[in-house]
Amino acid sequence: MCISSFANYSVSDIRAAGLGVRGDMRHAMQLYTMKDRGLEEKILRKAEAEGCSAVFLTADSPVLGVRYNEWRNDFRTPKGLNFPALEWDSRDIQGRTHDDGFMSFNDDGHNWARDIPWLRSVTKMEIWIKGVLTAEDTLKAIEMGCDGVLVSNHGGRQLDGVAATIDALPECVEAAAGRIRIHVDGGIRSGTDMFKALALGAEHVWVGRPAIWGLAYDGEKGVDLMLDTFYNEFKRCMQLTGCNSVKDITKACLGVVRSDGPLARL
Ligand SMILES: Cc1cc2nc3c(=O)[nH]c(=O)nc-3n(C[C@H](O)[C@H](O)[C@H](O)COP(=O)(O)O)c2cc1C
Repeated sequence: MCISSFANYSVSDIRAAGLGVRGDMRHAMQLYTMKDRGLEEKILRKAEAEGCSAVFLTADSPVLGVRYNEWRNDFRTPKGLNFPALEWDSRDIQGRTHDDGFMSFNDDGHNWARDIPWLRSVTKMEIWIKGVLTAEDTLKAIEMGCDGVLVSNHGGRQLDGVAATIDALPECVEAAAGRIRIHVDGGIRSGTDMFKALALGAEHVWVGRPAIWGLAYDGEKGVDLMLDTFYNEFKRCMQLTGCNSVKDITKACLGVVRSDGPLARL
């Protein structure tokens, strides 16, 4: 599980809840490049001390996207909720728009050559780049000595019109050539979507909104239902494509689009 800097619970509460479900659960800490390096370092040190194994540096958000829906509705996180990692209480959150709040702490001058060595100097956690969509950035992450990249477009919430992650994934996998780990998120809505992402070379698939929808539907039970649904769909997809293990899931399981028309295999 990846813990957002905007999480409403502390890293220690989230770690404790996760470990209560599965003793070997691993957590990553999502991080923005912040103006206040002292606070950024504090977040990192806390995450490491709590046993998080990786930091996911979000690289696709020097600013927030143009979010007309949030602006029109004057979206604010509901009263009573805090952002403990950022050290904001409900009053701080209510007192300004989400956009203004974001701009108040986020450094819009992202610079891998400055930020990644700095991260290395303050943490022993793995360093992953979240928000990669191209071969060039995958190569840059290798050059900078990162441990992995998360092919992500922030759930399509940043720049309208960017590639779908399932389309960007193959060029990132090809550029990586096994030299860096590749995960993917964005638009994964079923076990069959998971299967396709693995077939295209992702080592691991993450989901964002499906967990929130499960939570809205029936709390913890709703999230369990979402996970069981994805698991069953994934398993059936493996069975129906003749895969006995996850290692058998390769590009050969997918359809091939030819110039004379698509050939559906899945
Ligand atoms: C309500 C919401 C809040 C999010 N907050 C963050 C965040 O604070 N940091 C971040 O890196 N990504 C954030 N994301 C993006 C997710 O981490 C993830 O990349 C995305 O949701 C994956 O797409 P999916 O929801 O289609 O599965 C957020 C997404 C949503 C829907």
